[in-house]
Amino acid sequence: MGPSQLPSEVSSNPQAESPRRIAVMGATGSIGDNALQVIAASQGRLTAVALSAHSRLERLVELAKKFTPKWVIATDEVAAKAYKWRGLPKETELLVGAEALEQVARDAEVDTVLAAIVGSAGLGSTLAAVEAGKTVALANKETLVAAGPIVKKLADKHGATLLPVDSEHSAIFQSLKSGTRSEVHRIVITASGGPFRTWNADALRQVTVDEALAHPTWDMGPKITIDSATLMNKALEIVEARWLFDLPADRIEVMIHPQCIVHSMVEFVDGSVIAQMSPPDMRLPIQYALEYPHRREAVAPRIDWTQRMHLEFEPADIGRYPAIELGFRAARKGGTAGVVVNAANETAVAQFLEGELHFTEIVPACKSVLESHNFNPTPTLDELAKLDQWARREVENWVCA
Ligand SMILES: NC(=O)C1=CN([C@@H]2O[C@H](COP(=O)(O)OP(=O)(O)OC[C@H]3O[C@@H](n4cnc5c(N)ncnc54)[C@H](OP(=O)(O)O)[C@@H]3O)[C@@H](O)[C@H]2O)C=CC1
Ligand SMILES: CC(=O)[C@@H](O)[C@H](O)COP(=O)(O)O
Ligand SMILES: [Mn+2]
Repeated sequence: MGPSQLPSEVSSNPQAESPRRIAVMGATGSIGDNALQVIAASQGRLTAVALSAHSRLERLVELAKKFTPKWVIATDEVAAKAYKWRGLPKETELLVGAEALEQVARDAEVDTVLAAIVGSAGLGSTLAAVEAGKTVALANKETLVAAGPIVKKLADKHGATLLPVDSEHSAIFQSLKSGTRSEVHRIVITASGGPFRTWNADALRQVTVDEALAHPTWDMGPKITIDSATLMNKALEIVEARWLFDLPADRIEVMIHPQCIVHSMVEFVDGSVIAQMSPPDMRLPIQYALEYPHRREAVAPRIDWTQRMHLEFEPADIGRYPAIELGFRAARKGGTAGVVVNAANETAVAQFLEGELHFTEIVPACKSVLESHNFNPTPTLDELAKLDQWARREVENWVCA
């Protein structure tokens, strides 16, 4: 856990009264939407200086009218060129293309980059922010899954700060403050179990896209919602935690906790377990990262202690949830395992959403591509990019045995 990356204290903006300038990468998504609510409610402490979108350009213009950022970034060049740009505030400059994300992420007028683009498309701007020594509020877990050791090394080198936004990792980050690093026995990542927690194997084979998109507790974008249903989200989160907190895989546990009130826990050497609890609402971890190290009144709801509450925890059965075993395997192996699992999963999820793959084929496809890849323990970024493309092709050509 390098001090530059997971600090116990981050200095506030040098000019105490000036707002913290946030570049919201992925502003049109679920995290983007929650983050903009947090920014709007921050009483001027936070300001959105950049907003990015890929396909939802009308929504981007609406957001620009509300937040008057210095930049809006439209990453899909074809869509951006075809779009009739009307109504952007005159103070707002339109930038087009994925490179603009990196340009803005590096800009001196940005204090914090909120990495809320989905999938490996979020890697470039996150790396640019890290290389510019910025604070990165990291929702995009795929970045750490694919390139964790490289991102961490660059963060150390350039003095960048990585602050978790993912609810479990935010909970662990907050809980870790109760002890020193050598006092940590293990971390326990909680999992909702997804919409199919109680379904049998026959029923799982018939899962439809709509059923998989109906998460019982969280309202999220489509890709992560499918990941939650397959438990691949937990696999990605195991790898994310492994690199973010620099913990070996055997110090990570997963527990199914359907109520999603305990967002994760840290067990210390003396047996004390410190948990972070709150209703399932991403505005709290987003706010914690954007306002860090301060705690502020939140827009997210609080636990209602006048109501009876029932919290359940059960061990994650690896036989029932093969994705979890895959996550541990990728966390243990490191090297190219993460990029391959991630790219395979992104492709398999896209195929499932297109009706080209069954729900029950997603995890086996990822496993098969992981097992057949040419493992490299110390890849460069270029090698990761090549393997990412290779894994995508493998899934496209994959036929369930
Ligand atoms: N949603 C949640 O509660 C949580 C999400 N996360 C993580 O946060 C990230 C974002 O998730 P979520 O907000 O749910 O996802 P959404 O699908 O809701 O939003 C994704 C965002 O990324 C943009 N985007 C999509 N493709 C590209 C691309 N190729 N290049 C640039 N931008 C692109 C979208 O633009 P557009 O919509 O304009 O096409 C949108 O702004 C994911 O990594 C997820 O795992 C982590 C914890 C919780
Ligand atoms: C809100 C959040 O952080 C998601 O990653 C969430 O954890 C998904 O829920 P499950 O993967 O536990 O179903
Ligand atoms: Mn999560």
